[in-house]
Amino acid sequence: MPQYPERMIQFGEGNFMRAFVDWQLQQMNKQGLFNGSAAVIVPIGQGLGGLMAEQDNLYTVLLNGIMQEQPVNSREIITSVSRVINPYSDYEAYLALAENDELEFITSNTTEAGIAYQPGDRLEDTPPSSFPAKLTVLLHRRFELGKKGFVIIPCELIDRNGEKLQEIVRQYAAEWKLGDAFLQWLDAENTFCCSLVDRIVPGYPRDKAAELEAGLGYLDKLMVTAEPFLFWVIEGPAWLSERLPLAKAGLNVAVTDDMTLYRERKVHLLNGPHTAMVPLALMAGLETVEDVMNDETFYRFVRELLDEELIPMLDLPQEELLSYADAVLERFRNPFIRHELASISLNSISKFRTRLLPVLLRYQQERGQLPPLITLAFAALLLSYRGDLVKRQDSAEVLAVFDQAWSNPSTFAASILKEVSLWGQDLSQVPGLTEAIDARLHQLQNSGSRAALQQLVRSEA
Ligand SMILES: NC(=O)c1ccc[n+]([C@@H]2O[C@H](COP(=O)([O-])OP(=O)(O)OC[C@H]3O[C@@H](n4cnc5c(N)ncnc54)[C@H](O)[C@@H]3O)[C@@H](O)[C@H]2O)c1
Ligand SMILES: O=P(O)(O)OC[C@@H](O)[C@@H](O)[C@H](O)[C@H](O)CO
Repeated sequence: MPQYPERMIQFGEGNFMRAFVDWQLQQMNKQGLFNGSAAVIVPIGQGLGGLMAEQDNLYTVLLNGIMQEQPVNSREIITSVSRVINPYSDYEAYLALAENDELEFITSNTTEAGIAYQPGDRLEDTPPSSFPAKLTVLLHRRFELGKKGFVIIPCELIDRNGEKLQEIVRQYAAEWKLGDAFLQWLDAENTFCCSLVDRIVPGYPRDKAAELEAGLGYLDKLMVTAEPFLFWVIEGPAWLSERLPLAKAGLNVAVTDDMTLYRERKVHLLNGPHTAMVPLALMAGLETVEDVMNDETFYRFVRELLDEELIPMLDLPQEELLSYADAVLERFRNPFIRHELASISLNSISKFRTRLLPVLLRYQQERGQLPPLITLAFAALLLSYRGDLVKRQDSAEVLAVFDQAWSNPSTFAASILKEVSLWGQDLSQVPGLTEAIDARLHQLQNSGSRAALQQLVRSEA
């Protein structure tokens, strides 16, 4: 297997990073355009470091789907991860990365929860708990050694991820009194880029693992399935395309000076329908995104949600949005990957807040009425957080707020909509929302989600 010098530090060893960033490094390496590997950091104590080491840091990416009307069914052993470092068990190896002049890039995906300030983290901790605090320690060591900085490209699906990360690093620098010279070096020598990632990565193919391993001829506990499509928008300087020649390698990567519109398009038109379909479909006994697409009523729901409620609320050329939506539906229909609705349901409250709530509010303000499909999906989400119809997966704090509100079903809608901690504002102030949610909750409980949808969506004929 080829070996490459370490040129990237990557926080996060999860499915997404292995099938997205490391897969792309491999494509550049194969074409002789990068000649580099990633040293991967396990961001929290537990992780896949042990498994990766057992497999010599090799694993298979299986791409399945249709690209440019051609079926893709590829298997590739990824050789672009040099090693996985667990800073909890080998802090010295982690800090020593600061000494390596060949390291130029830092990437991360630590989930939406990872780019967060953690009070109590200290410079002396080995390591501090949060990802930004770990990064601050590493950057400070690099500064002390008088070395050049990094290009830092977080991939977390939060708005303005690069700026947020830089802000928290600065916050730790101030709190830990790392001095003005470090702050100047941080801003002048490092480039924090915001980025938006897009590739559906269902992960380990649990249902087909044995069959696949028989075909591959080896065991692989870290196989990861993904769709062939990918898109990475990086908001950064034009020279980045030369130093990280992803587009040159034929990858669908754009370096731009403003990624706002790309982000809005993806978050509202791809992640939005995902989050809207999950509670309704799980309540109807469906299991995967493909099940939703193959079910006439649910398909109509997704199509009309896109055409009538999401697309009209975006300030982008409508034709372009329609063709983007068509491509999204094609990707959802991918018969070769099994994308579990339950996996999308994780932390659905914060997802609803980012992906659908802004559209609901805008629709209400512009049209003086509520968008019927988003409102129904919202009611289904709130009902699913009662915990008896669908398995809930969210933080203990969020679940406690729901348990309290559901303890009195007759006031549930009003009390949950008032929860500023969940929605960032008091939603009981939105005209008609409490009554609409109340009515939909009754309908969903009395007739089920399928009947509720059938009443709202048009039939194919
Ligand atoms: N899977 C997809 O289709 C897909 C597509 C685009 C973006 N994403 C994003 O990637 C993220 C990870 O997805 P995945 O499929 O790789 O999941 P995963 O469970 O395989 O990996 C999660 C990673 O995040 C780290 N992590 C978890 N909680 C953390 C915390 N509080 N602080 C720091 N690190 C933490 C874990 O150590 C692990 O490295 C998701 O949150 C999602 O926003 C996923
Ligand atoms: O990854 P999550 O859990 O934040 O969200 C679930 C899906 O909406 C998401 O993974 C999409 O498939 C992905 O964002 C496509 O690029």
